[in-house]
Amino acid sequence: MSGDAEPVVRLRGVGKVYGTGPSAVTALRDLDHDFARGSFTAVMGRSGSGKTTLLQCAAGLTRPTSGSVSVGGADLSTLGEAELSGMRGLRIGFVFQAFNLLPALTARENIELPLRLAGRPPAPGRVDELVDRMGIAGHVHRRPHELSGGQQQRAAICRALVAGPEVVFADEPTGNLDTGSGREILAVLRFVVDAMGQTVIMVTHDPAVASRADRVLLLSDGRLVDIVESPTAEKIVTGLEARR
Ligand SMILES: Nc1ncnc2c1ncn2[C@@H]1O[C@H](COP(=O)(O)OP(=O)(O)OP(=O)(O)O)[C@@H](O)[C@H]1O
Repeated sequence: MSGDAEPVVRLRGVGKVYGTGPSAVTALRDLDHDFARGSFTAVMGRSGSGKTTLLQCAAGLTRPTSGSVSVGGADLSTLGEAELSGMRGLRIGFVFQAFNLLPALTARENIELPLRLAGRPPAPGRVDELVDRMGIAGHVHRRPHELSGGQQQRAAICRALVAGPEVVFADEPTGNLDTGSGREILAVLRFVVDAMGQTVIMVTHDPAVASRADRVLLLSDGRLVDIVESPTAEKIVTGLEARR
């Protein structure tokens, strides 16, 4: 990883306040960070520390109140709603705790959906190669309810990757899985970074899950208070406890 390469996601002075007046809540305060291409970052912090807000601002789902966010060199504040929505469809991939696959579609149709919605039919072989690499090639003709949680999440990861995005955001991707399936999904995300060169930014509550990332950002009260490099669960717990 080269230190001076252009970051995939750049946050500068990002602040977010929900509401106005006495009921206003400051969720993020003056946050700066560069997410390097091909890196795997976990975001941790106690409940209410701003993790989801950070993810949503970085992914263009919510506009920050102050500061700037750029993804793949594009300053999101300069984009209109339609451009932002197009960017989220193709240049940003999402993986959710609850998988969020459409129940009426097969796994393959779910995976192809972002491209079809954008009017870009999937390149021949692209989906086959992806589902093969993600280990669900034999299951893609099934609907989500006919798949295990781990298989559904693999399909969701394929859907996030199908358009070749700049970055994949994952919000508690193992939160609905048992420990074994969760471990497998983390191995898949590591593969996505190490073998496919993708960038993954993941929110989690679990130090064991976060320890699979290259680094962990610790948030407290909307501030980025520490970065744990080459994390172990122990180092993360120590960092979190130091901030209580
Ligand atoms: N839409 C909203 N309107 C008002 N306040 C909000 C909104 N979304 C979040 N907040 C507040 O902003 C702060 C940060 O919330 P956020 O969801 O980003 O934290 P989090 O670290 O992801 O929490 P958790 O771990 O519980 O999911 C909290 O005080 C929360 O109550």
